[in-house]
Amino acid sequence: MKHFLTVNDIESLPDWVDEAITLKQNPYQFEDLGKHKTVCLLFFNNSLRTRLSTQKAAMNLGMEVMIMNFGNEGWILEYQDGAIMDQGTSEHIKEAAQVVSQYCDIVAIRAFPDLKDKAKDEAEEVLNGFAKYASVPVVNMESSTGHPLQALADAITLAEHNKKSRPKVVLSWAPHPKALPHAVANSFTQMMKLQDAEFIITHPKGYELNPNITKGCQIEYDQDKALKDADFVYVKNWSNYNDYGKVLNQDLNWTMTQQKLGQAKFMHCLPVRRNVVVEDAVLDGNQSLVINQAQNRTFSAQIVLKKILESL
Ligand SMILES: NCCC[C@H](NC(=O)CCC(=O)O)C(=O)O
Ligand SMILES: NC(=O)OP(=O)(O)O
Repeated sequence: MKHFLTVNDIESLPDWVDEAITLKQNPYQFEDLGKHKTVCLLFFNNSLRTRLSTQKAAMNLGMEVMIMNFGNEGWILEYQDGAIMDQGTSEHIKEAAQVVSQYCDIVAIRAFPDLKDKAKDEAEEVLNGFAKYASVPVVNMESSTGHPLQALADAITLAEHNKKSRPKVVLSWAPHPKALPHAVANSFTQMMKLQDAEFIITHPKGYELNPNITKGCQIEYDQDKALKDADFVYVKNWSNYNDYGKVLNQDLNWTMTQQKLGQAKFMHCLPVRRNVVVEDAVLDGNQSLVINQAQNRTFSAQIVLKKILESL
């Protein structure tokens, strides 16, 4: 595997999930695989789980880890080909990506969208810029449009907690005070399309995700109907996709409550706004899988790094 950029780079979801669950029993089984290999984690945005779980995954494989917070430490990069760099950008992605490649064997990138210009965000200039110009494999640690490491951790969590041959899984939009990316919802949807499950997306009218991603998925605007007899409820806010990046709805009737959840298991990628996205009773109750999801971030990253190391 050259790069891990999207859910489509998961060669076999069931095999990778099985392998991750096995690895979890014995995380140091491949501690020699990463000897004298270095992963460089570049953050253009904040992180708690992705930063620590990817570092932990690399350490479990015996790798060295270098971390840089580009947002406030690195030079401001230029991505445009042929740019006359007489403004605010100090270094072109062409040099930056090649230079980073001199110091590591794998580079992992976190780069959120600006949520102002859809075409620019969908071009994924940071992630794709590194993929184009780096001479080492690139891993997506949440880009403008996708968070495949999260989706793989979610698939592991579903497999560990599912008791049915065809569970009902609902992706339910929730209110949020800030404009948030579509990445988590996109990758979760792409991952669910690879599962044998009844998958339903529920959100207010007008909050449709990218139709290329939800193509073939069932969309139900009535949240109560969507939630009926659900086995797993994945809650996530995203900003408006049609009126791109706008917060047009903060209706707290969409907040997940214990009553609405019923008997279902609750999932969220974290960080989560308590009593806006979901009420305390759900997060503090025993149907919540959010900490299990966070734990599985280590094993999703470990599977991805292992696959890449084996292909070097
Ligand atoms: N990596 C997991 C989620 C990251 C981001 N959430 C956030 O920015 C929440 C920030 C806040 O609640 O202030 C998102 O939705 O894509
Ligand atoms: N779920 C997740 O990616 O969390 P962080 O943004 O804290 O890394």
